Amino acid sequence: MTVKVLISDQMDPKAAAIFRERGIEVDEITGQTPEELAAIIDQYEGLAIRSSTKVTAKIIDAATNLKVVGRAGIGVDNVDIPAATARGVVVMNTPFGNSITTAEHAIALMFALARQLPEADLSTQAGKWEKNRFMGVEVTGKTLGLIGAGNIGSIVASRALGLKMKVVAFDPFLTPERAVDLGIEKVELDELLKRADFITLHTPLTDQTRNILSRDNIAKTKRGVRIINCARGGLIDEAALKDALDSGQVGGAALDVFETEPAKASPLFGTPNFISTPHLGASTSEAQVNVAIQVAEQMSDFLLLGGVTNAINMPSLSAEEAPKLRPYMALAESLGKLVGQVVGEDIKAVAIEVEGAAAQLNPKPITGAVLAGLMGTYSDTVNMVNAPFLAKERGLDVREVRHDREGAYHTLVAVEATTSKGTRRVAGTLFGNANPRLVELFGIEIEAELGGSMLYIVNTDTPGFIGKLGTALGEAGINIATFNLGRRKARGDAASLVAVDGKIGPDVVKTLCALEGVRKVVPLVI
Ligand SMILES: NC(=O)c1ccc[n+]([C@@H]2O[C@H](COP(=O)([O-])OP(=O)(O)OC[C@H]3O[C@@H](n4cnc5c(N)ncnc54)[C@H](O)[C@@H]3O)[C@@H](O)[C@H]2O)c1
Ligand SMILES: O=C(O)[C@H](O)COP(=O)(O)O
Repeated sequence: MTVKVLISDQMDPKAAAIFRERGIEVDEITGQTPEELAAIIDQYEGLAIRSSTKVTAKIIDAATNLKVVGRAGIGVDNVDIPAATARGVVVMNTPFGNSITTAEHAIALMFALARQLPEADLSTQAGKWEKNRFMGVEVTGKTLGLIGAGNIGSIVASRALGLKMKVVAFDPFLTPERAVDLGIEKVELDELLKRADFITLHTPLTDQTRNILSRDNIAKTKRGVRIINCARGGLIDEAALKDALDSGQVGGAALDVFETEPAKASPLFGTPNFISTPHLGASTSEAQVNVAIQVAEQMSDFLLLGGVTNAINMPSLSAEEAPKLRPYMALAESLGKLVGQVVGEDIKAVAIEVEGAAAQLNPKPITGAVLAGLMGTYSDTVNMVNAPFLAKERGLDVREVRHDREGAYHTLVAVEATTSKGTRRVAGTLFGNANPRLVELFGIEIEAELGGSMLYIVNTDTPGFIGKLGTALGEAGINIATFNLGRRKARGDAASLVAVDGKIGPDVVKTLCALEGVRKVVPLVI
């Protein structure tokens, strides 16, 4: 039977050519409304997109034959990943194909701001020849503040250093060693805001990065700073940016991305020293050829051979290993997420230990799954394939330890993270060789399922604590799904892992922190 793929966004013709060469039928239909797409999507096994098509839960629901969504580009925030995962649809991207191009766009916008190129062009073509109106600034010797020093940020840094700029970077996951390798200075955000003449953003949009250039943070910048955003809308408070441009606090701003796209209207439009482009960061022929070829090859491999590359929601696996390793990888990824979210940014080394039956398996997918869970705390573009590379690039010391002995459990996967303060360890097993269970939580024995919205609470073991906790959650309208408790000794340290329905907001965390004996509350999404 013929396999069918739909290309629903503008894509280099090489993508369709590759699908056809490999015997896959292709339709190219761009610019559809969600309703139009929903009406035809059930015909296709593959959907190839860029950022315009919104692959919502509704589209996934209608896509009864869909096996893979391929994103010819980096960001997958236009795909409902949980909905795709729940339906068993693999989502893959091309994490490096357009990085250079996007970094070059950021540099282009920096120069456009420094020399007011768009306004000077308009004025000149209007016959005004306003030679004295457009006084620019040199970039040589100026300080560039990078917010996010991943793939694109580090390419921007290398170009800026070539322009003889000084580069300072705020990125919680940038190690001092990596910063030295890049030739840049790692700083805290406030320091960057104080020192930068130009600020450029290169982070994904996450709960931590949303509004990272908030009104308060914009107020902390050097007067006259110039700001560039080629990452994601939502990283900057656009209303605050407009006010700061009007007051002169910000001397210029160039946005390629907007909170709402397509951005057909914005209070920023028409503001002097404001430049915009319509999400063109990845739009060069070179990048588009790269991502089109890569996405078509990856999707064809998956649809025809079952090979998985650059999947966001599935580990890379060969067909033979897959059934045995799948539950281990679910366990390993959950342990990685737990460590990443509880231990946080200061992790220098991670050891992945396998014991008993787990020691007989290929350790790479297990390590990959731990790292994907861990690194996923900091970036939304991490997957099984790129997580080990990202970890290495950031200088994270990753160790695999294999114990052939069988301990208290017939099979065990443990993750030990080393920070500047010491080591923290979690471990889990499989019940019935299939169902992941947490059995050790930072030195405390426990037995818990991991998944969904959870709360990690550390407190001093006192009578009546569980009742107070339940009441506080109940009063906040939070329904408890499961409750697991462990303690070191009576009246000593205790830890709870509570699975709840719905998301935990900062107000609930504050209320729980105020309960007697509570020392730590971390909301988790596992
Ligand atoms: N404008 C465009 O057309 C275009 C093109 C390509 C990529 N992008 C976007 O650019 C962004 C960066 O892409 P990338 O490939 O460099 O991603 P990446 O994952 O390689 O790098 C992201 C970096 O952000 C850092 N980070 C995470 N949380 C942070 C925080 N709270 N504060 C500071 N830094 C934080 C991470 O540690 C990581 O180093 C993505 O959002 C991507 O979708 C836009
Ligand atoms: O994340 C990306 O790769 C960019 O935002 C590019 O988006 P585009 O493919 O729609 O240009």
